[in-house]
Amino acid sequence: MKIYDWPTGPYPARVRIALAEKQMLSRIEFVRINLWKGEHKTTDFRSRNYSGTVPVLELDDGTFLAECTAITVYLDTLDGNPTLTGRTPLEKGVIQMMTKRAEIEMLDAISVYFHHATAGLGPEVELYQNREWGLYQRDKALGGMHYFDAVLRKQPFIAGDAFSMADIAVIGGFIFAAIVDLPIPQECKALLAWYARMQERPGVREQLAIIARPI
Ligand SMILES: N[C@@H](CCC(=O)N[C@@H](CS(=O)(=O)O)C(=O)NCC(=O)O)C(=O)O
Repeated sequence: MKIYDWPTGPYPARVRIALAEKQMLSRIEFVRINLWKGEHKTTDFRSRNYSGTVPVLELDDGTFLAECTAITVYLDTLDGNPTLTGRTPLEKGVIQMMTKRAEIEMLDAISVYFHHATAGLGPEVELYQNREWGLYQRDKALGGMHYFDAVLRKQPFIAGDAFSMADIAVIGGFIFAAIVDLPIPQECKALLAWYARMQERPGVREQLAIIARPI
């Protein structure tokens, strides 16, 4: 299997962490797509993912799978032993809900701030920007951080009692927050303590170390 991505990106990190947690990294050939050069917006790349984003998983039969959540569900259930996306109908539902909420309320919001209210990937790539919308989404992300802090005051993980794809999505939010220098509010003590615990997981620690290295 191949994954098209940019190695230090927050969304690619979600899939890379899932692969590390499943001990599947060695099964993947990573193909670098240079976002800063707009390689993800070419017609050729869009033939792999209409949305023009990374990561994209290419199966050995030529099937393309985009969207971090979809890719993670596929990889997690491939071995018949889902450990990240839920075993029971309720677990699956809660993990999907909290993963989507992590995107809406934090990760995607920070991404919009990055692309609309900062230089983003540069003027050759950011062909449309709306600074007001970007700033609005930055404030939304700060609200999301407080929400997840409140969640983690009541339970050890984002979707309940076990580590899941939802935790990985919030880790992606932390990664993007660091990229745009958006600090986690210091009063979000449960969220900050959770992030410290997440970094004790080998798969998470390894991927964060890769992201910290200059490309
Ligand atoms: N909904 C998509 C979002 C993917 C996404 O936005 N990926 C970023 C990569 S990174 O910013 O995390 O490195 C991207 O392609 N951004 C390029 C662009 O938006 O122009 C998913 O879940 O996969």
